[in-house]
Amino acid sequence: MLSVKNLEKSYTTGNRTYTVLKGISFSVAKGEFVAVMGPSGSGKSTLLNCISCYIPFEKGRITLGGQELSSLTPEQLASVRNEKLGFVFQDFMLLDGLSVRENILVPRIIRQNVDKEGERYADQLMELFGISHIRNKYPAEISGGERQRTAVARSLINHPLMLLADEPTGNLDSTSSRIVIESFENARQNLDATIFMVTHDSFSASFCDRVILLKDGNIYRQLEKNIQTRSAFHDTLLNAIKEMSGDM
Ligand SMILES: Nc1ncnc2c1ncn2[C@@H]1O[C@H](COP(=O)(O)OP(=O)(O)OP(=O)(O)O)[C@@H](O)[C@H]1O
Repeated sequence: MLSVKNLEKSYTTGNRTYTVLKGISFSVAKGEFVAVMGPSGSGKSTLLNCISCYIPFEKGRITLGGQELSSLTPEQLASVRNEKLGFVFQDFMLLDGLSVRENILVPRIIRQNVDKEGERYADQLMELFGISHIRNKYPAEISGGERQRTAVARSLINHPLMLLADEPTGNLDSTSSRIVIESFENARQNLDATIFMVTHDSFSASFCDRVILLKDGNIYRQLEKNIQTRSAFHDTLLNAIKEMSGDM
């Protein structure tokens, strides 16, 4: 589904160039739920922005659904972003003047394909994420967790190859965070969704199949949940994060 090989990305500020991603390689399989964690400045957002086709990179290869991103024109990259990726952001990015149901249908409206199938799928997604009862409410009238579940439904409406989530629980309390993360799990189990999430929150990451720990632009470790329970995986993650920060 997603393959990242020897990815390098630098920024130039004034006459100084510094490398933020130093040759990163990993892959994400269809139906996997993967998180990236790491200290502030380790390059998590930069990595997500490269995969999202928002920023160019100098070296390496990103292949999404068999298509290599570095060979695409800016127009082609824009269509990968619109057609193959679904996005969930920390601050929800819902349109205030539209209802929950209308917000979910926005990506369809943009592509001018609001048909019966799209409307049925919006209803199915609202059912799946437990937000059918607020379908006619506006963002100002619903909770943070409900807003984020609306955003998750919106990100899936065009059947993307992959969901990219940037700190999706960053603005939520622990109860709402859990409900949002459970909606990702739900999407994976019921819709075979593939999810790649950047997070600071080890509790949210403990629901994932795999966690990539990034340190100073390199992959420090990749941790697989395998048969561990969620809480045992949470402990494993906390220990690895401690070790990475040099606390052990
Ligand atoms: N557009 C930019 N121009 C120059 N430097 C940048 C730019 N964007 C990010 N950086 C620098 O690159 C490094 C990595 O930033 P990045 O935002 O990817 O880290 P992060 O792991 O997501 O951090 P955080 O957890 O704080 O969001 C940081 O030192 C940051 O200051």
